[in-house]
Order: sequence, then C-alpha cells, then structure tokens
Amino acid sequence: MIIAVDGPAASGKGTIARALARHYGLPHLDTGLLYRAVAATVLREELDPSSEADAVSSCSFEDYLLDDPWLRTDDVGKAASIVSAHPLVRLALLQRQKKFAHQPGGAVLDGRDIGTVIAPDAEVKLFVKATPMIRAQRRHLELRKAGLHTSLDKVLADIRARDDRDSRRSEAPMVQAPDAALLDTSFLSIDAATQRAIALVEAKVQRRGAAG
Ligand SMILES: Nc1ncnc2c1ncn2[C@@H]1O[C@H](COP(=O)(O)OP(=O)(O)O)[C@@H](O)[C@H]1O
Ligand SMILES: Nc1ccn([C@@H]2O[C@H](COP(=O)(O)OP(=O)(O)O)[C@@H](O)[C@H]2O)c(=O)n1
Repeated sequence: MIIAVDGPAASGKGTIARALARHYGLPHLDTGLLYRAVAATVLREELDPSSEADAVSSCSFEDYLLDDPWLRTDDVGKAASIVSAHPLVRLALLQRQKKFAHQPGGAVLDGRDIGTVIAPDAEVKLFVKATPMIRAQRRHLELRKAGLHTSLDKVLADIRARDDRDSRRSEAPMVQAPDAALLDTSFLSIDAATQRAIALVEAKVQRRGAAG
C-alpha cells in the first residue's frame, strides 16, 4: 500500500506520515529533506538558489547530509522552496522518490506533490492542513527546542512566503489531489491527528475492498 501525505509547512504531515509508517509497518520517506539537502548544498557552496544551473549542480549530495540538523532550519527551508521550483531539480529527484514509493510492500511518503506527481496511483492520499498561525507556533516551538531562537513573526512570514511559492510554481505546485482526504490538524493533538489519519486510511482500504 502506498500512502501519500501532502500539505504545507508544519501542518503535521511528517508526524502523521511517521506514525502511519509505524502503524502499518511501512518504510517512510520525508521528501522535503531531499529538497533541503539540495538547498543546503547550494548554500554551503555559496551558490545562488534561484539559479537553476547552480541548484541542479547540487542535486548529487551524499546521503549522510540528510541527517544534518542544519537541514531543519528555516533558512534552509526557505532556500529549499526556491530550488524546488526549478523543473530540472524536480526531475533530478523524481526517480529516487518514485522508486521508494513503488517498492514491494508499499511505503509512506510525505511532501507537496506525492499524491499528484510521485505516486498519483497511491491507494491512500491525505492532504494535511492547519492555519498559518498554528503552523508558525508549532515551527517556532520546534526551532526553540532545537536551540534556534527566532521571532514568531519571522517564522509566520517565512511560512506564508513558502506557502505562496510552493502553491504558485508552475511545476508540481502544492495542491490537494482531487482524490485526497483533507485532514485539518489545527485543533487536534498529535495523538488525535494520528488516530484520525489511521481512521481515514482504514475507511479508504474498506471502500477499495468493497469495490472489489
Ligand atoms: N497536531 C499537532 N499538534 C501540536 N503539534 C504538532 C501537531 N502535529 C505536529 N506537531 C508539531 O509541529 C511541528 C511540525 O510538525 P511536522 O510533522 O514536522 O510538520 P511538517 O512535516 O508538516 O512540516 C513538530 O514539532 C511537531 O511535533
Ligand atoms: N515533495 C516535496 C517536498 C518538499 N518540497 C519543497 O521543499 C521545501 C521544504 O519541504 P519540507 O517538507 O522539508 O518543509 P516543512 O513542511 O517540513 O517545513 C518546501 O517548502 C517545498 O518547496 C517540494 O517542493 N516537494
């Protein structure tokens, strides 16, 4: 079973995707980390994220970079949303994601275009959302816990700018797939959001079973 979990920054899609992977015993891929790794390489080499050539030359990073905590910072997230708008960057990362999604036994992937581009054939698609302010509060807290101090206003502005860029780009924009179930986590605890996600998966599996 392929489970596609899409949604904007700090909506809780990664938390839900990891919980679903645990629950169903499936491997999980956080696809945002791939774009963050490209962005981190661009920044480290002092290249320009808005140059497609610079970004493409940064797509063959070493896998150990994916574990670098620096990738989780807002600066890298912002650069990730700039490099991810380049069609050739998306193309360079496409096969890796498709291969992960279509491995025997299935997988859970989270990102922006999993249900629309990477695995349009996914058995289950969730689109996770929450209000911009709630997402900013969550990300602000997460950054503080990691020892990164920044203002809530800046985090909110960054989230809004990223939403805008991610949903307006021409290549694989962030959009809810027509067959995705919407999960608004604004007023749900992590536990409640996870339970709701499992219930949505179960409902989808039962509907598919009934349809034969
Ligand atoms: N329903 C929730 N209620 C409160 N905090 C949450 C909830 N879901 C996720 N979080 C927290 O918000 C932050 C961002 O969640 P994450 O799953 O990484 O979001 P995303 O993958 O969409 O960027 C994390 O610190 C996470 O623990
Ligand atoms: N499948 C994906 C995943 C991420 N991205 C881009 O990568 C950036 C960082 O993604 P992320 O999922 O790590 O960001 P958060 O939602 O965790 O803040 C996003 O803002 C998108 O621009 C994408 O274009 N497609």
